Parts: sequence; C-alpha cells; structure tokens
Amino acid sequence: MAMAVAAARAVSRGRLRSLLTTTVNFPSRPCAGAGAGDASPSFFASEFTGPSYGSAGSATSVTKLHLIRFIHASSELLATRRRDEARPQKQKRVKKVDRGPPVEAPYIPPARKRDSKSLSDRTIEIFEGITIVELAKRTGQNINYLKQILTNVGEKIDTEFDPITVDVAELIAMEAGVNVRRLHSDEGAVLEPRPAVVTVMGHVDHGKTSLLDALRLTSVAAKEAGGITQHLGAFVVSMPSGASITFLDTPGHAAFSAMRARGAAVTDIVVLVVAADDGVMPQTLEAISHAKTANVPIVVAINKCDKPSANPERVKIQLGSEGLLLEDMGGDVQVVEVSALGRTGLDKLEETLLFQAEMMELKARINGPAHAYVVEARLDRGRGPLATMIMQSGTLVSGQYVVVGAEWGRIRALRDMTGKVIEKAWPAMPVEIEGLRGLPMAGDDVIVVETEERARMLSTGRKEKMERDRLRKAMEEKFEIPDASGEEGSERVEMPIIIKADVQGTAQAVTDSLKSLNSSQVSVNIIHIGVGPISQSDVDLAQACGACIVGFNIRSPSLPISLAAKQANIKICMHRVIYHLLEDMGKLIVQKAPGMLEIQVAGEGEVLSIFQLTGRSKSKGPDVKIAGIRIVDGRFTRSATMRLLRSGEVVVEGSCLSLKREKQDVETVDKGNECGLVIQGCDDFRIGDVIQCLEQVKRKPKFVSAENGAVRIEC
Ligand SMILES: Nc1nc2c(ncn2[C@@H]2O[C@H](COP(=O)(O)OP(=O)(O)OP(=O)(O)O)[C@@H](O)[C@H]2O)c(=O)[nH]1
Repeated sequence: MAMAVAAARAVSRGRLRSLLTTTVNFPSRPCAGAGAGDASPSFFASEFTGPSYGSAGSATSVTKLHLIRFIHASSELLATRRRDEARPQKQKRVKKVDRGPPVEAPYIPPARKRDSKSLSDRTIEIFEGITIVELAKRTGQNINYLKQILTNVGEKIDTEFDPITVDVAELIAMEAGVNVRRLHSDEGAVLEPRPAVVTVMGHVDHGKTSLLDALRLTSVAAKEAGGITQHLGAFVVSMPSGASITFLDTPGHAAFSAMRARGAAVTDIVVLVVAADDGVMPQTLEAISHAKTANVPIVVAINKCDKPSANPERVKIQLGSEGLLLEDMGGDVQVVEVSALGRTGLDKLEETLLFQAEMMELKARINGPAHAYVVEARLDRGRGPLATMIMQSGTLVSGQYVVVGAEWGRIRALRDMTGKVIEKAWPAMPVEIEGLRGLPMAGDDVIVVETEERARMLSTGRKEKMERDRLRKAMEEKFEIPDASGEEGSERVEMPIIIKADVQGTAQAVTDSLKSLNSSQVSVNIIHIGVGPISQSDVDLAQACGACIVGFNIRSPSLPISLAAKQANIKICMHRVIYHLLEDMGKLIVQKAPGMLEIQVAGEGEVLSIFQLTGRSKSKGPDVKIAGIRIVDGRFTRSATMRLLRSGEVVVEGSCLSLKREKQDVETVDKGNECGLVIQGCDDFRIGDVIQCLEQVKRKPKFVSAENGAVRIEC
C-alpha cells in the first residue's frame, strides 16, 4: 500500500509533464475518437474494481501498474478530446501592448519543492500582463516547461519577462494543473459609484415575494410604463434621488450558497425578512448563517407589521439573542418595520439600503472588458442556453465573445430586465445573454475574450481541467492517499458542524455536548443550528464551509438530499441517542486530529568506556570522542536524538552521528547489548554517564467517556 501511495504521489506530480512529452498507447483501451470522453468512466470502473489493495508485494505492484496506466490513459483521453474540439491553432505572437502601470498583485510565496498539497488543490492568482517568470514562481513549475506549454497553446514570446495575456496565463496554469483566480484589477482605472446588489432572504411565508413585488412597483420604470413585465430573476429599483438598487429575485438560500461556494461575490447586502407575527424561525437562522458566512451585511425587514398580532419588539429581542447586533440595541444591523401588503415602510427600507450601500462605498470600473457573474441559467427551446448575470465591472457589448464558467459563446442578444434587446451593459445591471454553446451554472464568472479561437481554447481547457480533477479525486478516493498536510502536528484544525434537531431545546443540548469535544488539536465550530429535517440549503451550506451535518431525533434526509450530500462528499450523522452521536463525532474528531509531536525516551544506556579517534587527516576534521555503552532499557536508533545525563542533570542533547556494534554501522541496538556512540557536540563523556535515546512520536488524541456520561477528547 505504501508503495502504491508513493507511486500515486510521484505519478500525480509527473502526470502533466507526461501529457506533453509522453505518448502512451493502450491498444485495448477504448480511448480514441469522439467517444473518448464517454469511455473514461467505464474504463475507470473496469480497471479499478476488483484488484486487491493489500500489502502483498504482487498485489501492490499490480495496483501501481494499474495506477500508472490509468493516469496515462486519462491524459490520453483528454488530449484526444482536446484535439477533436479545438481548431487547428496557428502560431501567434502575443502583442506587446501598453498595459498601463504594473498590476500590484498580492505576493504568493513560490511553491516549495515538496509541497504536500497536490497541484489541483492549489489556486494561484493571475492577472493581465503576468510574465512566465512570475507564473513559474506561482505554479512552482519550471520556466522551460511553462514555455513549452505556451508554444503548445499557439503563443510565442521573446523572453520569459514578456507580458502575456491573462487568458494565455490561464491556459498555461490549467495545463500545469493548478487552479486560477483571475485578478480583475482596476488599478489605474476610473472607478465610479455603482448600485448595490441586494438579495432578500427569510423563512417560508414571511413575505419575501410580497416584499419584492411591493418594491418592484416602486420602480420608476414601472410607474412610467404603467406596470412592468419582469423578464429576469433580478430587477432595478430607481429612487427619486437618481440612485438605484439591484434586487436579486432568484437566490433562495441554496442558490446563494451555491454561488458563494463557486467564489461569486454577487450580493452586497442581504435583506432578512422576518414576519412580525411569527418571529424568528429555522430558515431565518439559516439565512443569518448564510449571510454571516459570506460576510455580507444584513438589513432586517420586519414584515407584516399591519397584522394585529404583529410584535416587532419581540422579533428584535429574538434576533438579538441569535447574535444579531441590532441598531436599536447599540449594534450596527439596521432594522426597518414594513408591511409588504400595506406598502408601508418601503421608502424607509430603500433609504436604509442606500445608506448601507453608501457606507460600503460600492464602486466599479465602467470602461474596459466586462466581468460578470451568472445568477441563473436556463435552456430555452427556441433560443438555446440563456444566462442571467449581474455585471461586476466594465462594459459588456452585444456581439462579444465570452467564456462563462466552462462554456463559451458569442453574445447573439443582450437583454435587460424587461426583455428589451440592448447593445451594452454596465456594472450592477442584471442582463441576460443569448448565444452560449452550453448551459453555465449559478456563480460562474463571465469574461470577455478577443477571439472565437481563444474562447474555444479556454472553454476546452476548463472542461479538461474539471475532468482531470474529477478523475484525480476518484483516483485518490480509490487509493485513499493520506493527506500529509498535518505532518507537523502542531496546528489546530477546525471541524465545522451543522446541527439539525427536532426541537430547539434538543438542538441546543446537542450543540453544548458537541462543544465539550473541543480539544487543543481540533476546534469544533458549530456554524449553523436548525430545527427540522435536513434541507438542500443545509447541504449547500455544508459544502460551502466543508462542514458535516449532524441530525438528531429527526427523520432521515430524503433521497435527493442524501444523493446531493453524497455527491458533495458531505458526511451526515443521524442519531437518536446522544451518547451514540458523541461517540460517532468523537471518532471523527480523533480521525481529523493532526496528532501532536512528542519527545519520548525510547532507550537508556550507561557509559562503560570512552574512546578517542585520533590521527585523522585535517580534511577529515577534528578528533572524535566515542562512548562505549550498554543499553539497559528500550532501544537505541541511529536517526534519533541523544541526551547525555550526569548525576541526573542534562549535559548535552545532539543528534546521533554514529552508532556501531563491533565496528559495524547499525541502525538500532536493543536492550542488553553494547555499542559505540558519537553524539553531535559532545566530547566529554565520563564513565557512569547515562545516555537516553529520544524519539519523536505523533500522539493522536483519545475519545474518553466517563461513567457519569461525560465525554471529552484527551490530547
Ligand atoms: N398581512 C400581511 N400579509 C402579508 C404581508 N406580506 C406577505 N403577506 C402574506 O403572507 C403570505 C406569504 O407571502 P409570500 O410573499 O408568498 O411569502 P414568501 O416568504 O415569499 O414565501 P415563500 O416564497 O413560500 O418562501 C401571503 O399570503 C401574503 O399575502 C404583509 O405585509 N402583511
């Protein structure tokens, strides 16, 4: 197994290089031609079910061979698909353009040679005008290797200090196997105030739709046109002052999390709708968790204030006890009392949102290439894939080539929120584009590229990268390659948990019990507590935060939810007995703990004689003192640190430079035997001195349960 793991690592590192330099033919493999992509899952299944993963030599070598063949074949599949999809590339010189002042990018230290993270787990930041030298530093790859990829993608540069476009940089980075984040730098550009983008969230039936409808009616456009047919899942409310706010109509909690999980920071402000008669409910708390995790400010709208049973003050107290620091209570979360049906308080809400936006000083670059995020995508029978997006910066122009997530297309039609065809779109505008080749996903970013060829290449490259990552993940799961990142054992890892229980009281009890499992190695972080069954929104939140979900005294999640959790690799622990739950979670925590490095006395010996090695040539260094000892306890190891004690006091500690038995170098000496020993930095042994052999061991914590039912993790 160890060999297989080492092979997996080594091959994984060399895998992408082999994409460029090695041609591996597997005649029996169904990997060529248009069906190549389809062939991969079945190939994977047929090759990887069955073989033994035990430690027997033959089984190990078979496993290793399978692994290497699999990786090469996967690379072949992808290369073949790439050749099929991409058009022939003509050699093109990167134009040297004046890109203004250099972009100040955050410093990312160059990759260490033995990086424990695999390449696909790493994300580097790239920007327009980056050089191959900088890219090599960030990817940790060789300059010549990156130049080779540059040539392969049809580009040429004179020197590695020439600036390259951000698109080319992405192609190279993807080929080198790392993830990228584009810095849409606005350095030097003129920034202008832009409207805030607001999402409305809250518990079911608390009046989100009614509130959006009421706000929609205040739109100037609506007043002018005498009613508006909303076309998109977003709309803009224009204020008499000339300012405007973009409301996202679509994202429920799930869409919000999905977008956040994909890194899209679309929303500036969350409006938390709470019904004044009903008060804080489970989905209110979920919404708070979502907004807090996304670091988005909340404005509370206490709705249905027209109802006789309305009690806004009670709602405020409830929110306060949930940790929302409301303005009335000296905090900075603003609260507005409204009635969506009675259409009261809406002006105040809009004012509050504008004030909040003003405080945030929301600005964007208006000119230059557009950047946007998808909030919704659908397939229209007549018009094909349609994506609704919120503009982030720049100007989007009809007819431009765009890459949206892993899809690409040429904008055939650009529509505003009313469905009117427009020519251009600016920051914070919700627009719909038509002309994509495939359906993107919520949260995908939209970038504009110069040519169709570049759009195709980026889309193909991104799809390939996704496929490679998927295969790698499947492969790692199959071979259970252990994560070496906790090697030092000194850091504290976090364990994010979402708790769902039957009633609030039990949820609180489970929370308190789980907190008792906090330890110096693993910090239990309860990110959300809710009542009721596990929902898609819980799964989304868990995915966004890498959390596991604990269900207590509730029915098992529905099949779609279970499948979604499985697909997202989210662990769900369902229990009805608190002790079982704690035991289960305790095991998980112990598993997750990195382990603490500890010094242990592995052996002890007594100095019986002392020797001196003299007469050495100058080049071989000074004289050396050797202690002749007898091991009285445990075992001595050549690679360990030695400690010399005299009358119970430590004289010196140093690494073992030599360990010999009868003039033979040995790795270990056991109790009862005699040996000769040289300790670094020690030339003063005396008969009767005690020498201890110190070894570093990694100690995992233990789950301990006391008889009174109390539990804890002992480190
Ligand atoms: N009295 C009163 N009723 C309201 C008000 N706002 C909404 N309602 C009623 O509350 C009910 C739910 O309103 P919706 O707007 O559908 O609530 P929602 O939060 O969008 O519901 P979901 O989309 O199902 O989550 C409807 O019957 C509305 O008429 C209000 O301000 N006052």
